[in-house]
Amino acid sequence: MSVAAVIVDVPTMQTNRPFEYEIPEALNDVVVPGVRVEVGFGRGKRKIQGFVMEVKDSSDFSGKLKPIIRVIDVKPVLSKEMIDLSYWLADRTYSFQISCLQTMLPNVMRAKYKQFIEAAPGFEDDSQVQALLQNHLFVELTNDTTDEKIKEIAQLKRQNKINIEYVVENQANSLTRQAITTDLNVNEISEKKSQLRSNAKAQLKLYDFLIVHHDELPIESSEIEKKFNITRPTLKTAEKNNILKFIEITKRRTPVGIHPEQTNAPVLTDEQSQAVSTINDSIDNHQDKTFLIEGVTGSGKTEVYLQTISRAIAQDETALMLVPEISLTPQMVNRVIGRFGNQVAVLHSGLSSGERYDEWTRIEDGVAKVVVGARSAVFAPLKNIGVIIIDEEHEGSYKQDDNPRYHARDVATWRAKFHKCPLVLGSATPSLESRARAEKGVYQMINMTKRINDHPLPHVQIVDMRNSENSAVKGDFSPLLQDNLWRVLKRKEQAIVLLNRRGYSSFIMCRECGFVLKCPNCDVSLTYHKNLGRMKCHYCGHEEPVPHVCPNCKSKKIGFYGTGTENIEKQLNEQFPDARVLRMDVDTTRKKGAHAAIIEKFGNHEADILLGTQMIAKGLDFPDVTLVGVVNADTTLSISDYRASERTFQLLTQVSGRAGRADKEGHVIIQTYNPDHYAIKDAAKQDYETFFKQEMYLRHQSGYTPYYFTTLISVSHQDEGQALKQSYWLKKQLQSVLSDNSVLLGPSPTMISRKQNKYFYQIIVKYKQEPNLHQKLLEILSDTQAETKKGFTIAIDNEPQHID
Ligand SMILES: Nc1ncnc2c1ncn2[C@@H]1O[C@H](COP(=O)(O)OP(=O)(O)OP(=O)(O)O)[C@@H](O)[C@H]1O
Ligand SMILES: [Zn+2]
Ligand SMILES: [Zn+2]
Repeated sequence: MSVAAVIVDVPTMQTNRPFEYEIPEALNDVVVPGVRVEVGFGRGKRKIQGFVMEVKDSSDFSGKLKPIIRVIDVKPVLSKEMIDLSYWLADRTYSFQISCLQTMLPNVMRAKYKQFIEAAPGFEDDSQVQALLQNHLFVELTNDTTDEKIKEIAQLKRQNKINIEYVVENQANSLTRQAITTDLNVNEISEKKSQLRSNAKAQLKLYDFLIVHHDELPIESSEIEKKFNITRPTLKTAEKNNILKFIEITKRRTPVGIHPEQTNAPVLTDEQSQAVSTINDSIDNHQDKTFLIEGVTGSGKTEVYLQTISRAIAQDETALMLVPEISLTPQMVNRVIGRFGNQVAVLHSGLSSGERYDEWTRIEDGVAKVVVGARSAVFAPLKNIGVIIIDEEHEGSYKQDDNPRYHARDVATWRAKFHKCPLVLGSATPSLESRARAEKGVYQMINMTKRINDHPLPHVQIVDMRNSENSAVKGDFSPLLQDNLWRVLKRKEQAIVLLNRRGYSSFIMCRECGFVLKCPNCDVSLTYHKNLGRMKCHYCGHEEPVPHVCPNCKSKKIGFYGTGTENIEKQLNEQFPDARVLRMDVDTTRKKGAHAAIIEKFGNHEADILLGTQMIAKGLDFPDVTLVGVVNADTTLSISDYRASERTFQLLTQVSGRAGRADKEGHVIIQTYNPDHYAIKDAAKQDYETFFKQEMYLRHQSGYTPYYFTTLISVSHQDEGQALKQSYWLKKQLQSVLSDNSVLLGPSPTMISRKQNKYFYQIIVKYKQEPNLHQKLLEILSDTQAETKKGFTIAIDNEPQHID
């Protein structure tokens, strides 16, 4: 008897292990690791889904095993690699195994969907396939499909004679579209055309269209109408005259809006070719090394990525490239597609679940060899990976905020080891963790110190907003920034204006002296808690009243700080009435494709000034941008997080790097109330190394990453007293295993301590080496998730990206 070990879809601690089921004889070859099955669970008749993790010959269990009720997939949806990875992931992130398995699959497989079987191209006339489909284009796989039939389907799938389409139920009808085609060849159409009357303009146009596009038929009717301006009646007339016919076609849903031109590899600069050859050596020798490319803005890192991807493809391997957020980096996606065309699959949150599924299948079937995508693309079902790349590796968005709280960099490291391939991390402003690892030799450093064609780095000026000349102006632009905007407009060049929104309005600053209220214990800024009307520290829980005079200079100009993008847009319109301004923030980018549209417009010179939040800071490459203005550099500096300086440095360096990337010189103006802060001064010099040394020193002093590991544990309950009580219980539990070298902070209420009617408290553990901590946390998780303690949720976050 064969036995399947199944992880069932019940996310609780008690079910967080494989359960054994008997595999019915008829399903012997079909139930393999990686397929999903339906099984009975518990007493009663409850049926649930589960993943087969392992198939064994016998069971250690002495009782009678329940049989598998039904197999959901006729082909594994997860590979052996993914199953292995899920064990590691669950352990690393303190998550349920089932959550990890599900995270690896496209959404559509979690929603309510239907499965259709169709003939694979070229197998339409195969006798077995015909027997299965019985003259239908599709057959649906349902609950009633017999085990025998499933076995047959699984076999055909293994032979690649059929394809399986997952269709979300309400999208099922989008699977077929109407198209036109013709039985005539080009000569016959020309012949018919010569018989037309010369005033049959529309028909003449249509015949010409059919001749020119003959190779591309069938073409969707809607496309013909939209793109070529040929109307439906025109098509109908031609149908009556037997020139063309309408048919139904199945349509692969390709992501819209991406039609880049084909590009060829340029001649590399010395630094680029050095980098490429170092990495390619590792690809050739199948080494799982991690490289950190520290390359100044505009040094041509992208080209390095592209050429290493080329190498992997040339060796018949695949490549995985992660970018922070696809919608923000349309230029990057275009460059990859421009080089590798159809071999590229793009995975991002903007895709409909059907589109996402299509891309996923193209990868799974081996048609797509290069995957570009945001965080979750790190689970792309690529086989035989030759290189993995993480661009802008310092970005916080690589860490998932919800369970499983994984960092794409860690998953990528795991996969690189599995595939024995190099992992390339790139940034102009590496995260401190990564740069520190390079220091220790864990990562191999690759430096790119020059911009392409020796273009100089931009000239940066810091404007001290405390200065009377600047504080006297009515709006938010200093005289220097105003003058420079005028100059850019006169020269018909372009400017980028950044309004730093992060942390905006939650902290208090003195407009006279730049003073920011900080925690006496933790050296992070205090945050305003609206419901309490008090200032609070997120780390240790210290609180104090909101000050009305500046403790530093006694000025009354202390208060909440911040202006909105809309307000700045208004000021720009008033002061520069002839300038065309594009605004990019959460409000203007709600619609799908809005980011790309704004960026394209700016690239086409349909605007002079691009005003925006953090969104505009990274990756953009426009040759005519000669000025970058930062309205308020201080807001990130004041977020109550030990990464505040790092984030500020990164943001300012990245946004400055948008200026002067081509032949025209770049100029940057940074307005700040903290002109002497090292993060701002170093960013102005685009000097990562100096910043790194200073910041490392401070992290060492205060005991933070990368000198210490950090684990954040949050507890929530509907009753505040219960939440607090539980946090103290948790603290005691942790104290019992921690050595004196570790630090325990909290419990303290989180920023919005009451979300969805629950109270949240958090505890932070900072440690260097705690061999018993991991096990203890697993125990705590198991205890708190037990039935008796219902109502509590506890979340454990390894190396949190931000603490709020
Ligand atoms: N070898 C080359 N020859 C000519 N132009 C190049 C070469 N390599 C890159 N470029 C061009 O130089 C510009 C900057 O390159 P790229 O955008 O790759 O820089 P980057 O290092 O990724 O910068 P950032 O970190 O600021 O995004 C691009 O317009 C790119 O097309
Ligand atoms: Zn504190
Ligand atoms: Zn002051």
